[in-house]
Amino acid sequence: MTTATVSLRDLRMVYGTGARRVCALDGVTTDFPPATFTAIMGPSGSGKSTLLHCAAGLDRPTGGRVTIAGTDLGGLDESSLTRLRRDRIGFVFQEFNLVSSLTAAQNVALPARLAGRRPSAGEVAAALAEVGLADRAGHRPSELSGGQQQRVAIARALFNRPAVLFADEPTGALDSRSSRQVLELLRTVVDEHGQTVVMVTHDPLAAVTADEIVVLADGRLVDRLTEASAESIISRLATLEPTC
Ligand SMILES: Nc1ncnc2c1ncn2[C@@H]1O[C@H](COP(=O)(O)OP(=O)(O)OP(=O)(O)O)[C@@H](O)[C@H]1O
Repeated sequence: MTTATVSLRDLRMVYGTGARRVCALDGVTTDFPPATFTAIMGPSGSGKSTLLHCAAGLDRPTGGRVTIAGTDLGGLDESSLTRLRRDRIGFVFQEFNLVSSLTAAQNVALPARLAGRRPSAGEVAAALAEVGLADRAGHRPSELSGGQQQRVAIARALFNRPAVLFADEPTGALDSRSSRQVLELLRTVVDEHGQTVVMVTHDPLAAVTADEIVVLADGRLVDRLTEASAESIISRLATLEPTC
């Protein structure tokens, strides 16, 4: 049996108390195996971002267990969790989150430098070449298109060769051409480098790039779709939207 890169068991997340209590995750159990690409979909408020943040160790769930590459995150203190996030997990956000005063190369090298490593110029150049931006190393984010900024963010997230890359709406701020490039890049990460990608998206055209689509509704996992067409995804999601 292959150990899942990410394993979620009965994951629960409750925010607030009393009248303000929200159950964002209500017992989600699933595995993300090595070298797979999973899309997380579901209506607004269904718990997609909460799931991603808990799975990536950015938030602590109120119940259940998250295991990454065999390590139970619940058993880690803050500094061990920070180290695991740095070494084993990459995260990409909708809004890129690059440091505006740094060049593309400096942004890519930043997490490694913060971890006390001094990556060589050659290593950084190779990381940028992998995302098709070898000629943009000296450019600052404001001098790059949205799609290029997201590819720099992906190069940065992959720089430490994490076991898993989590992406929260990575194409949400991009036009269709840039979206396609980013999705192709994520596919390459899985198919050629054997890493695991978990991506939250609202876009059925983005979701069809994944091997499997996990559908959430009201904090629960309600469906898994494989080889689904964009049309069938839209139909499935329509059944979950509030009708009032
Ligand atoms: N920090 C928080 N405090 C209180 N409630 C929260 C918090 N974060 C999320 N929630 C609630 O938890 C539920 C799930 O939110 P989450 O952001 O995970 O949903 P989502 O599926 O990612 O939504 P969207 O597609 O709109 O981004 C929502 O009802 C939301 O209001």
